[in-house]
Amino acid sequence: MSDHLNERDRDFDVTGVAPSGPLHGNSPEGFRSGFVSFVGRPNAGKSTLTNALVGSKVVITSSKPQTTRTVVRGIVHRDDAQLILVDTPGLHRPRTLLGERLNDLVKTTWAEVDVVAVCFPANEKIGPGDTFIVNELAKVRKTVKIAIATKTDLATPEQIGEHLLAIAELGRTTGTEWAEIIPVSAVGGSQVKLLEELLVGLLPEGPMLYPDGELSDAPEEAIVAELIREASLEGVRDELPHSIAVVVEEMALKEDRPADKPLLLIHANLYVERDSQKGIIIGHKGARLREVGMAARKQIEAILGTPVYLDLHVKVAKDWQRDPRQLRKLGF
Ligand SMILES: Nc1nc2c(ncn2[C@@H]2O[C@H](COP(=O)(O)OP(=O)(O)OP(=O)(O)O)[C@@H](O)[C@H]2O)c(=O)[nH]1
Repeated sequence: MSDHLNERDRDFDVTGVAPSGPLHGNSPEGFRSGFVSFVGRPNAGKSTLTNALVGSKVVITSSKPQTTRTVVRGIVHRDDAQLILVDTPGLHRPRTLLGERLNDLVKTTWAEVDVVAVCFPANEKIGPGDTFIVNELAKVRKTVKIAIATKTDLATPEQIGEHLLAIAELGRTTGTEWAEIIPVSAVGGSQVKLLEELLVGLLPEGPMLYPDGELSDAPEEAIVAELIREASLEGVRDELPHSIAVVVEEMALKEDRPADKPLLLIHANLYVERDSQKGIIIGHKGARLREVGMAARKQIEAILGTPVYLDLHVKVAKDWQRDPRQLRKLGF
């Protein structure tokens, strides 16, 4: 028996999901990879800068790559490096114990990334909000910190000069060692490339952590299956950590489509072990499965660069984890 839902809503913008854990190990000698987080007060220009860096190279954005606390916003793929831009939770002035705990969490997350880049908009004076963030960041000793003067197109050269001095001074008063202080305009495109070079230079040597745009090493079906699995586990990871397997039954371009309007048809089965798990995956009147389908589709589209029609079926394969025959069938 199978339930299935065709997911038709195509009205949203594209992002993608990061497969969990390293996927691609064959990286050239001297390859660098690591995580960079942009922080700063609201409106500092973090998102715009992320987009400017990632540009058309957006391959993956998602939730839960290495830790459950960071969200991948985009990845810059280069021949010599992979720069993974992550969001870390925002820091707040603590008013309660919970607030303090949250801030501790933020600091733990900052300690897990390789570089924290603080954004200070050049058209605004450095204020108490900035000072608070930098003071807290200073306590995270081992993470490399850089300062970015953002939105330089909105400031005069004199203002930018003063701004850079103020950032350096803030570093001194808070005991923060800026590895770099760099002025950038994400909108004007000025110095974005230089920022990329500086960031790559600050990353440790390491393997490629996510598949590159060409998906050269892993069959596309496997990646598609992994993306669907990730989406289906979103929010129910504790209930169904390993009970889901995904098999892509069919993946083909729809025939009779104009060359400039391709559509990739994907039929996939989602296997769970028990009826109760099926209910969790499908949700009330299929609502959850629809969300899973939409999330997975967006991610697949972002990776493969083609509009996708995703058809998902949920099936029960009793105790598939313990049955070698089932396991083989499911590709394990
Ligand atoms: N002129 C100019 N405007 C910019 C630049 N970068 C960002 N902006 C604008 O500043 C505003 C805030 O930018 P965001 O990138 O959303 O800022 P953010 O730090 O991600 O904001 P939050 O999500 O609120 O934390 C937007 O209206 C952007 O268009 C820049 O380099 N030049």
